[in-house]
Amino acid sequence: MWQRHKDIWSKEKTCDRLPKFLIIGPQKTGTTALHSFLSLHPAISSSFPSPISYEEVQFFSGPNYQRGIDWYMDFFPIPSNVSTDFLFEKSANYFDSEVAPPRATALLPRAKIIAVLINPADRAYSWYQHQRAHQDVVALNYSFHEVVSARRSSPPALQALQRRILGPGAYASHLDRWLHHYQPSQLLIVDGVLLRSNPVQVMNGVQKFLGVTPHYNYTQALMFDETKGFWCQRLDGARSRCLGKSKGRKYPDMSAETRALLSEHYREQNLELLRLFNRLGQAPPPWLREELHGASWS
Ligand SMILES: Nc1ncnc2c1ncn2[C@@H]1O[C@H](COP(=O)(O)OS(=O)(=O)O)[C@@H](OP(=O)(O)O)[C@H]1O
Repeated sequence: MWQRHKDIWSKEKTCDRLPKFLIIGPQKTGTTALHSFLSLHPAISSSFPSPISYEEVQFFSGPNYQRGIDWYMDFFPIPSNVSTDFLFEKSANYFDSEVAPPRATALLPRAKIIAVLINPADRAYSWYQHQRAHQDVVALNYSFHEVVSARRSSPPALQALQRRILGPGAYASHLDRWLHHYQPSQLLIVDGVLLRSNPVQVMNGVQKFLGVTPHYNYTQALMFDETKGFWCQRLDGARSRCLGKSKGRKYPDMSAETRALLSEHYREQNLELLRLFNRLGQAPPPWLREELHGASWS
């Protein structure tokens, strides 16, 4: 912990209400599904939902940081057993934040960090659809292709939206920043595509990474909901509880032309990401290998 934190830390204060792990994002990769599946685990408890920022605490990444550690700890329940209970929070904008990694490691040096990645082109498209659903005027006025192909001569608002859409997809750069502050063994990169198609397999891997006991049987806890088209929590009988309408939206496929443009845009970053998986000794997700099919990356 930073000396500055230690100096203002009272003797009666407890660290028990601090998270053991963080889901850092990025946005639109499946972080809410991961959050909700983890919350089913008997030994894992999430932060309380924040009423001001789509339920996320967003402490390390922005102005909430100035509210202090007590404000942050109040978001967490008092664990029933400090050594076995796992508190966590997910704030999907930690991923691409410059300030979140140094701040997080200062307070939570032993925390585990989970990032969820899908193809950055799909992430960008999902985020664009999200902005449209939230009545973002620029996203409503321009097609996805127009946004991602905007140039320096384009209206500033369009360029600003383009930066917000494309920026988080520079996965390798953002992960490098986290790895500057956390050991590789503290970081788990979840394949968001696998999380969507086979959440049981992913949740088994996540439990192993966290070292949480007892092992929770997600085969029984989850079921595929044909109407929703996604995996959901299994309730009594054949009923299920799925994520809300804003998760798993229906929208047209991305055009081949836009996908090609984004493939080119993210090529260097994706190559770096492949090297990063190599360095970490982790298998890259199939979508990354397909994206870079034929590329020389060693
Ligand atoms: N089980 C399940 N149920 C619903 N949705 C699922 C699930 N697994 C993965 N996904 C994908 O999650 C995408 C939303 O990602 P996030 O939760 O990270 O979005 S957010 O940043 O918190 O808004 C969401 O993106 P869209 O399909 O674009 O809506 C889903 O594709």
